[in-house]
Amino acid sequence: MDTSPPPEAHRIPGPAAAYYIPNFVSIDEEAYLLRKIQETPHTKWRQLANRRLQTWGKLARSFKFYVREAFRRHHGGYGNDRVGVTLRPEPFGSSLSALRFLPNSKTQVALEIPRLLRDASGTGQPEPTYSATPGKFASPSVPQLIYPIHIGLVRGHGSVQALVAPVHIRHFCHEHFFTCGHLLYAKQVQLSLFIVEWTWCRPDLLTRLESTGAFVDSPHKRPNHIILNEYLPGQGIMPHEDGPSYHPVVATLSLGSHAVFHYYQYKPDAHALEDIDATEQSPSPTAAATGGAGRAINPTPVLSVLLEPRSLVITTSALYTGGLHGIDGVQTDIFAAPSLSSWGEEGDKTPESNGWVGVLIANAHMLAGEREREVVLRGGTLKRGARYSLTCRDVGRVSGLGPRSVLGWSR
Ligand SMILES: O=C(O)CCC(=O)C(=O)O
Ligand SMILES: [Fe+2]
Repeated sequence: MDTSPPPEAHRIPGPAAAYYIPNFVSIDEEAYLLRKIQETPHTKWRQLANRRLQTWGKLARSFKFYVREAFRRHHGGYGNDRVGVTLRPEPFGSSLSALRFLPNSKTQVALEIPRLLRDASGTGQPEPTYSATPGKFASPSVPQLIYPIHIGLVRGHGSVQALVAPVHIRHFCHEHFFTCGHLLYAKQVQLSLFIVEWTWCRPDLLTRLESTGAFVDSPHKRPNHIILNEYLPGQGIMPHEDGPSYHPVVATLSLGSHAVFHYYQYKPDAHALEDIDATEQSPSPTAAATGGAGRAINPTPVLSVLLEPRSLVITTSALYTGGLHGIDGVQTDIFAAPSLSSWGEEGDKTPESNGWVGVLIANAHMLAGEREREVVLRGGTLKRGARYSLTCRDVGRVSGLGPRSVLGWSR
């Protein structure tokens, strides 16, 4: 895809590179995404003290789980084999064709799977050699989107262990496959990518995110990891860092309601206690996990942006790696008048020194909503509703694992 860095028109005036794109998804698309989120089974959510979340992508564990899910759904149970699922070929073959994430009946891989499974069923037939031909998987008739099936097969003890994972078609070419005894696997472990299908179906958010250019320097050129957070009115997320394992670009899509997103810096005195208690955190994004524990945080944000519903904010570089971010847990956001942004002008840039008390919204002039603009520029309040955010990242290294890790062997 021909991408260049996000256009300057979207750049938020401030101390470091951040971009704001209002109406990144349409009202209809937002309604669709919210409906899909509401339909998510309760068990997929992880409840934290002040919000709940789901994580999609990256983890090999995810697709192992998915196989189990698929099998359980269709056959009422699954084996307890810690390697993954030990399945009989036939039932698994039939459950595969019923999997919701098959893109459509035209995909050749979907047609191919039962045959592979049948051949591998251990019925005394000659050992099959598995290979993939270039045309088979890189068919020009298949859209260059995410191609969601990969099958790895291991034969042993008269059964087939199989795993299914969504992969990106660009990594799904014949040169990434090779045979190794009884084992077929992909050299590229991008196949551990596991992002629920509705983020790349309608709308195709991943391709749209790629086309912003924000991920042009990231390892996979597009996000492969998404955290879905739900915040009810009054809920927020304490200032935190997201951790070192991500490429330092984060794109956050807001749905359902607005939020005021603050970026913070540590105080220069690195040994003082934290001013802000950052204990309520999700497992991955914690100050403690990233070496930030014990450092004092300057409670005055270096940058605050209003995230309208349907908007995308892209955070890069120093804002991301050197600082923290958070959202206050309030029912209503209060904007003092006037809250004109002074970023980008010469002179003192702190709100206090301008005799102004309140939140300085750096993207005031970029807001699309009339009401939001009015309130931010003239003062007023915005009541929070339920907000859903998709925090999209490219996690650097998901490749380089051997077949044992591909198949979830972790003895
Ligand atoms: O909900 C948001 O916009 C922020 C979420 C976040 O910072 C995180 O999940 O690490
Ligand atoms: Fe975060």
